[in-house]
Amino acid sequence: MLNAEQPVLSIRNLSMNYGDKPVLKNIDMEVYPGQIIGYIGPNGAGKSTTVKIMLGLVEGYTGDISLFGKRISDGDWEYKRNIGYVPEVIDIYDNLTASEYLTFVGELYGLSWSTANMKAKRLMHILGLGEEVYDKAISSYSKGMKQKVMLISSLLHNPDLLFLDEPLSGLDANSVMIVKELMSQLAAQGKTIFYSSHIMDVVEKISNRIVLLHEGRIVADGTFESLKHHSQEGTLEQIFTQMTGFHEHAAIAEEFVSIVQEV
Ligand SMILES: Nc1ncnc2c1ncn2[C@@H]1O[C@H](COP(=O)(O)OP(=O)(O)OP(=O)(O)O)[C@@H](O)[C@H]1O
Repeated sequence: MLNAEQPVLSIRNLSMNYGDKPVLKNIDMEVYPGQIIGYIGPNGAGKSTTVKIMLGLVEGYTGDISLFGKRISDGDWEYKRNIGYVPEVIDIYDNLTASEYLTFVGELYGLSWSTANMKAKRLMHILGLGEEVYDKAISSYSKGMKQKVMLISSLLHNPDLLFLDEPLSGLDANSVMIVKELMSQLAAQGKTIFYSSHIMDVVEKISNRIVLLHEGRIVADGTFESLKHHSQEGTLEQIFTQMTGFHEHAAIAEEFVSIVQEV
């Protein structure tokens, strides 16, 4: 178990440009064990970029990032063994079966083939994907089934820090309930979950801390209750709209419909 007083993740003065375009502007954040961070913001705000930088998938940033107390720029990738990641866009070797894919990922993380296979099979079964599916090519899976495989692959090695980018996309209502509960139980055991989602009512319910990114800057950071207090708005959706200064939804929809009707 990690020390609850040491940040699992520390971001200082993080900035990132793509070409001339600034995407992240002086982000600061410390995240502690057991926190469920709902990392939200409008499309293009820079959420995925932040996550990819922390995973070492995007370079060229300025600032300091430490995971488990070690600066990631030091080039020691050992910290990745203790991380799980579900990307926003499912990027999976779908000519493999779930059995082949999950045992491959498990072995990459240092599990033996038989342990990975046993865990994967049981986790698949629990999420409603039985043995007949386990040995079928992932290309034949529905979107939600692929999402479940991704979730399992991110957790097989029992990581302390999980990055989930829109983890509920494609899942049915029952599966969403399971994943919400799963996240709460993992956090209760000291795991840290950093996740992005556009489903505001879920973020509102399960995050114990919400970080709102707008145009590359953090514009709100706190519990849902504290954000509500500061903004005097009711739901997270309303707080989001208020803090990102967006009021034109009706006018935009009206213009869109009128263009659609021009024939
Ligand atoms: N590889 C890239 N090259 C150039 N620009 C990029 C690249 N990746 C992202 N961007 C730009 O950086 C900005 C932030 O993108 P990012 O994917 O981080 O946003 P996001 O907050 O995750 O958005 P969404 O909610 O739509 O997933 C966008 O303007 C995007 O066009």
